[in-house]
Amino acid sequence: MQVVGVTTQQYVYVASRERRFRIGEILIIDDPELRPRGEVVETKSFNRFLPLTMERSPLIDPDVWEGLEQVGFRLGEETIHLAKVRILSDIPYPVAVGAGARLPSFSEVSDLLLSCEPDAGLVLGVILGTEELQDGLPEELRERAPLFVKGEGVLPQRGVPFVFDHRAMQEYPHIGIFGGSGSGKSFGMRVILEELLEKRIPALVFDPHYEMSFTTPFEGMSKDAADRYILRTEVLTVGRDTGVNFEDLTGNELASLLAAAGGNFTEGMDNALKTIHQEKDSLLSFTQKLDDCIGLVEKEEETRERIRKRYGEGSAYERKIENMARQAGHPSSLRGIRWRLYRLEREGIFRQDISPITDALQRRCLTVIRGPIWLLTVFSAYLVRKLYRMRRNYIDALQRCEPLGDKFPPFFIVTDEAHNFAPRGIEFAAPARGVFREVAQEGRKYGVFLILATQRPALLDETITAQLNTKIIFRTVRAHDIRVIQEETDISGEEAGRLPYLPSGTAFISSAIVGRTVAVRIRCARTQAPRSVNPFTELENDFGGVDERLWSALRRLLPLDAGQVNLYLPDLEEALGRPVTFDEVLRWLEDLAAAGMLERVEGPFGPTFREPSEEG
Ligand SMILES: Nc1ncnc2c1ncn2[C@@H]1O[C@H](COP(=O)(O)OP(=O)(O)OP(=O)(O)O)[C@@H](O)[C@H]1O
Repeated sequence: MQVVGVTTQQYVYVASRERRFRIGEILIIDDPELRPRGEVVETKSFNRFLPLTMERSPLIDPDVWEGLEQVGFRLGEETIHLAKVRILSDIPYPVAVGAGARLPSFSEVSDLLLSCEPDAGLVLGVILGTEELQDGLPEELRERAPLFVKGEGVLPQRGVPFVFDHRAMQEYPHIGIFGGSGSGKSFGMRVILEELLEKRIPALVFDPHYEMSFTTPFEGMSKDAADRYILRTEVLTVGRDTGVNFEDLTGNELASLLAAAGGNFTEGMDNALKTIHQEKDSLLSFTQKLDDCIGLVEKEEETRERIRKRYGEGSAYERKIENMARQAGHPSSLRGIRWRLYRLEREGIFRQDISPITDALQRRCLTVIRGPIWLLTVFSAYLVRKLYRMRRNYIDALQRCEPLGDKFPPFFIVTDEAHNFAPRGIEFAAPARGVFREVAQEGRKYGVFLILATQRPALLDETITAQLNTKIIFRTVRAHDIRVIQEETDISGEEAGRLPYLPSGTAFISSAIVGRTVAVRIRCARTQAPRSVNPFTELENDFGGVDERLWSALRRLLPLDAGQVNLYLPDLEEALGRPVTFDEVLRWLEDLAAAGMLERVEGPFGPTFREPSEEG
């Protein structure tokens, strides 16, 4: 291997007759004075049949062609492998052309490849281009990151593990995970969460896809990890296991919850809400005031009578409601508040409180919060504000040597679909954006860190994106997203050009902690979502044919007039052991007729379904 062409302090070209280069591998340039290390960022191979007309083509810099000839390569007569190498150290002047280049031993480059020992950090995968260093690896770096290849299964680690020094997040906080659909984002997120589970770092994980559970071992992996994680994970559903304590809400918090419940939350509604809501209101007392205000405007007599029955003639309550109704403005604003409140109430959000979450975080658990995305974005605004305040109060008291309240641990906040929680652009109502921004800007002081994944970095709030000191970038196809990634990271033009073609599970990690962008194959997860069955296999297994019980129950009733289905509902319910509706039965009959299992005969009172006739 030899340096050819014109060299600069930043780049050299290295050519070889025998060796194909790999992107990402590190070479040592044997310039006797400088001996810099460099990383292969681009590779090309030319075979000896290359037509001479191609020789001066724009494929490659003309200086490099001349350089090749000068050091004895015979263009068009032999195979030449060429690598563009980025110099990784500051050198006072360019390296000498003609200098040799060689592969390093692991100890010569370990400082470039490892930011900390595997036990001290998060082992996320294998650094691409380090496969040939495998043999020189010390024992503690082996078998840390098995890889998964579709069709081949779990394979042993090949290369140097990528270890993320999470302790350095105190200085360089927050992680962004970007990548298009199927690029390996969720898989990568799972690997990070498993590492947090190993270290028992408390984390709050919003799980809109209901996929973050860690109790099912990945096929081909030992079940030890899944067994370990059971006691370290708490999975809670908003509205069932956790929710908002209404009495705790400030007027502003309630306003942002209602705003997020849907529709356009107007200024009029905000005013009306703040007129009616009082500190320590319960859901009951608040709804009663709201209904009475609406009643006074729309059905005055009836409402007054109701209030008097409750509180007597000329009560203070009646006067209060009169005042409120006057100040609250148009009743449509009050109605707007009411339907939003009902929507949230129907989801059960006010039925529970956040104590299961605070308890789990105190126990250093990975705390997964499930729910539909709209509800999670509403709930997260309230929850993150609360938890962040608890942590901040604790740390502030500690620093000011004041009496300590409840101890509250540092923690991570993790979510997929982050652009829904904190969208870019103020035209989108986003109750959680404010508090996510606050954590992005100041969380590091209190040990609160974000891990935000999104398919659309271009749609994520730019203040937050700018604070993500580590970005893990999977395959990305949209030009707009690539542009944002380029603006927000130090990935080179060559790397950006490769983004649309990255295989699933391979990512560029651009991190202030590592100091340079590294291509990493994310390791195989130890666990998987419990039901990640291929949907087509599922279709065959679970939806293969007609339900046998249904078929035999229906058969007994043939021929069946569509108009008489109601008569047979009790028989069908008994046979199936569950309630069935008229429409459902009609749909089955139509489906069975379409599948050729029944014959559909049109009659004056609608169709009749019967066994297919012999001749049919
Ligand atoms: N590190 C990896 N090693 C091997 N295979 C991987 C890896 N990451 C992802 N894959 C493969 O790619 C598939 C898609 O990955 P994943 O579900 O993480 O995509 P995604 O980016 O989260 O997509 P979406 O946003 O649509 O959910 C996985 O089911 C797996 O087969």
